[in-house]
Amino acid sequence: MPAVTDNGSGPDGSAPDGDAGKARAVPEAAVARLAVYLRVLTTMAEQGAVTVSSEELSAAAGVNSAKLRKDLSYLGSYGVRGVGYEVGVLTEEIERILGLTRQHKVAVAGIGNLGHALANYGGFPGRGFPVAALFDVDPDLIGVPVGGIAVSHLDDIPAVCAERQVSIGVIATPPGAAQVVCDRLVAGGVECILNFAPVVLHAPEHVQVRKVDLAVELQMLSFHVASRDAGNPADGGPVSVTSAGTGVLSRASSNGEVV
Ligand SMILES: NC(=O)c1ccc[n+]([C@@H]2O[C@H](COP(=O)([O-])OP(=O)(O)OC[C@H]3O[C@@H](n4cnc5c(N)ncnc54)[C@H](O)[C@@H]3O)[C@@H](O)[C@H]2O)c1
Repeated sequence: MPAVTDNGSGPDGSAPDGDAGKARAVPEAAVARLAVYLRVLTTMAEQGAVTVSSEELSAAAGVNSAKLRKDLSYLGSYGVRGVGYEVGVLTEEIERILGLTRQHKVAVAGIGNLGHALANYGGFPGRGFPVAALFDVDPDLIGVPVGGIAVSHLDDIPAVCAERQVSIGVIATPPGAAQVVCDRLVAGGVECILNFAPVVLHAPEHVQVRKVDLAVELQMLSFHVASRDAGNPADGGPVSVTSAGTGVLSRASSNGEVV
């Protein structure tokens, strides 16, 4: 699987150069767009599409077609002139590169407002992320099913996560509780943590931690409204964050196209 670079810039900025099959680093911004293409392709397949042109796919994904072709070149996928891409093949290639050929079981810790919403959201299992465990400390919640899964106690995080082979932990506790929850998730063998609590977490190097902060997204929007009102749009157009709180910046054209 190609490596992912974390700075949004790939090892080369060139057009597809015929090196299909070679391992290439994938910029993180491209990874975020691949996830968008996958969602669009899944919808197209449900509607019976067999092939898709790069123009159709780029329009549906809100990405300019040159950027789309560049992104798909990381897969070694260049399409067929006059035909485009096979929806099924492209879907499989993107799933492979995103590591979605296996399911990633998810645990949510902190079953308050946010945790309830996440646990009840029906869209995760179909995308390869079944919710397998829920945790809280509130005695009124322990044992109560939320979204079909009984809430377990914080103390049971390591045992339950290990037993259910949870690979992703989502932290939706108050900030003061988040580090303890993180430590227990790590003790339970969790490989990735998505942190909604407004606090910096410390985890071993082998554990991927991503922070989601919707307030940062709002501040980004506020910045651009302020820049526009001052008649000083940043460097040719608004900058948008392509995935919540990742810090992956990309430009949006006036029609909202992610470039
Ligand atoms: N990142 C974002 O964009 C964003 C948006 C909304 C909320 N948040 C954050 O998400 C967190 C949850 O917000 P909320 O509105 O759902 O809060 P909430 O108060 O409704 O829920 C918090 C839950 O965590 C539980 N809890 C407390 N200590 C715990 C512990 N040690 N282990 C397990 N569970 C514990 C509580 O019993 C409660 O059920 C907060 O940190 C909040 O700041 C982030």
